[in-house]
Amino acid sequence: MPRIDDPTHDHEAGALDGTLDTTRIDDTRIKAVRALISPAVLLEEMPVTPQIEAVVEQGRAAVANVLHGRDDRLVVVVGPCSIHDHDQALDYARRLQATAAELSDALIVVMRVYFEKPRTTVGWKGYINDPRLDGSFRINEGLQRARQLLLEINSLGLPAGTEFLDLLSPQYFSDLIAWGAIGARTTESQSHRQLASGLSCPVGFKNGTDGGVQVAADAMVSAASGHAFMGMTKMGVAAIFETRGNADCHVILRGGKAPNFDAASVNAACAVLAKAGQREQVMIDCSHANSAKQPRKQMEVAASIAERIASGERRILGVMVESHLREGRQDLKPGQPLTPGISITDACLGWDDTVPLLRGLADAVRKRREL
Ligand SMILES: O=C[C@H](O)[C@H](O)COP(=O)(O)O
Ligand SMILES: C=C(OP(=O)(O)O)C(=O)O
Repeated sequence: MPRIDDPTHDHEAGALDGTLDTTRIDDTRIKAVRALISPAVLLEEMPVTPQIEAVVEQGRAAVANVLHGRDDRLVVVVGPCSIHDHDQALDYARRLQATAAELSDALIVVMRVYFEKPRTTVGWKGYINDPRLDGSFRINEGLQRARQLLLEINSLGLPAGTEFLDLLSPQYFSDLIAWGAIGARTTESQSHRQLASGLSCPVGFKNGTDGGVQVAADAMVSAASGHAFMGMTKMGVAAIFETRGNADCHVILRGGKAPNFDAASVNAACAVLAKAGQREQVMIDCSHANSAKQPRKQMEVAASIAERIASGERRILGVMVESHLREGRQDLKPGQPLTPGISITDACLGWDDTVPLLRGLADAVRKRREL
């Protein structure tokens, strides 16, 4: 680490060099340290209202009721692969809220409001990390924008779901989340299992990127238990957290080397869960390796799931769909305008195809009731 008075040192705008180590042996690869807003400040500026509190609580309870066999509806987590624009996300949320209300006898609809993207190598890491999409990494602004959007989506009466990737960021918005996911790349991570053990919402663990379900079953066992670990309080202070354990967890089948949405894969996953002493139930992600990232294939996956549900299948507790205002994806290129309503991460199904997909799932649940 160059000393701070070293004329060759790269002084980033806003960098608080005084917080860096001044010896030569620590922080040798830290380029800058910038101030981070505390969760308490954000929560004071952007508080939850009693109406929003009720939406979050009811959303969490509805999903938990499905997990524990007290509700026969299907949980559907649907929405963009990632959020990159406030107004487009809200436009989507308004449409989804209307469809969710129409199908509420059969579906518990949770909007995918994903702010943090785990990348295979590198790439845009999401709306919190880089809200201006230009490499300026205004994380304080990203946290503020994320919280604002969640407040507005919940205000519509629509519960929100997200992937918990960063270990500190939940303090800024997890109060507004009705359902959470731990992604395929982090399901095996002890830190993420510990986090899930203390989250207030139900949590789905994706199978590993190789298709392995055992890691997700192990994650459920771990998250159900209490843990002690290091974290940050709402005041932004280092602390030791002791959790109670989360009994509202489940596995999400997202495919791996091959798809795993078919009946045989559900049987195999349930066998792994039973052996681990867990409830035999799964959510199925119609996207990712179950659709080979081809957005329209999600319709085939959902149709196959609907057929099985209509015939009496009860182990499929939920479905995930990646959907945006318009179909497909686009590359984020510096200086180039984006087309509104199209994903900048994975390709999504368009809204017009999403509505019949949701109606098909709702019909399947109704048919199952008639059996
Ligand atoms: O859902 C999103 C992606 O599949 C995941 O973040 C990996 O993305 P990448 O392979 O484009 O980096
Ligand atoms: C990153 C995601 O999924 P997975 O962890 O299954 O790749 C996602 O759902 O956005």
